[in-house]
Amino acid sequence: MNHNPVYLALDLPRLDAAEALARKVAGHIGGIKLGLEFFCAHGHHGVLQMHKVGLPIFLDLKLHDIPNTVAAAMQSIHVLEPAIVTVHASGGRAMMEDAKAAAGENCKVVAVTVLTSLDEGDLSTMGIGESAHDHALRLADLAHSAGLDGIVCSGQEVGAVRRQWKDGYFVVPGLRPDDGKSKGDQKRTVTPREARDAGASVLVIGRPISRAEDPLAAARAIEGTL
Ligand SMILES: O=C(O)c1cc(=O)[nH]c(=O)n1[C@@H]1O[C@H](COP(=O)(O)O)[C@@H](O)[C@H]1O
Repeated sequence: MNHNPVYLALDLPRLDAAEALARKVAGHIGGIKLGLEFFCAHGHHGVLQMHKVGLPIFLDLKLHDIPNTVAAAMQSIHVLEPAIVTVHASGGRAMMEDAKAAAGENCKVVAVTVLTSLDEGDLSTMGIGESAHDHALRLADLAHSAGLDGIVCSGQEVGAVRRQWKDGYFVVPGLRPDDGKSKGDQKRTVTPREARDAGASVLVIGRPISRAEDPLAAARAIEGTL
C-alpha cells in the first residue's frame, strides 16, 4: 500500500482543538474522519474549515432513514466534497441504492455493517440470532448488490469480506495498537497492522492518537507498524 491508509477520527468537541490536532499529525495520516460529534457541533462550517488542512475528508454521518430522506441528505453535502460518506446497511437495499445515486462525484459511499462496539450478546438482544461475523457478511453482500463502493466492518471480519468482494473499499475502525488493552467502548478490536494485512482499505483511528500523551509520536508509531 503506497498511500497512508489511516484516517484520524476527530471526535473532539472543540473546532480549534480538532484543527490543531489534524495539523500536528497531518504528515503521518492519510485523511481526516469527521463524525457525528463533530458534525452536530460544527456543521458545514466546521467541515469547510477542516478542508484547509489539505487532507481528504471522510464524513461519517451513518445515515439511516427512509430512501427519500437519505438521498436528500446526500445531496445537501455535495458542497462539502467528502471523499467517503457512511450510511447504515440495515437501512436496506433501496436506501443504499438511492444514497449512492445521490452521492457527489468522487464520493465513495460505504455501509456500516455491525458496529465494532457490539458483540454477539448485543446482537441477540436486538433479535439478531447470527454471529457478528455472519451478520457482517450478510450486510456486506446486500451493500455490494445495492451498488455501494464498500462497507465498514471490524478487523475480525474484513478478511472474509475481502474474499467474497475482491475489489471492495473496506473501512475498518475499532483499532487498538496495544492489542485491545484500552478497548473503551469497542468490543471487536484488532491492531492496525492486522486489519491492513486482512484487506482493509482505510484504517480509522481515533483515541489511540487523539487521547495519547503525545499524539504525533502515537501517529508516527502506528505508521511505522504498517
Ligand atoms: O463508521 C465508523 O467510522 C465506525 C463504525 C464502527 O463500527 N465503529 C466505530 O468505532 N466507528 C467510528 O470509528 C471511530 C473509532 O474511534 P476510536 O475507538 O477512538 O479509535 C469513531 O469515530 C467511531 O464513530
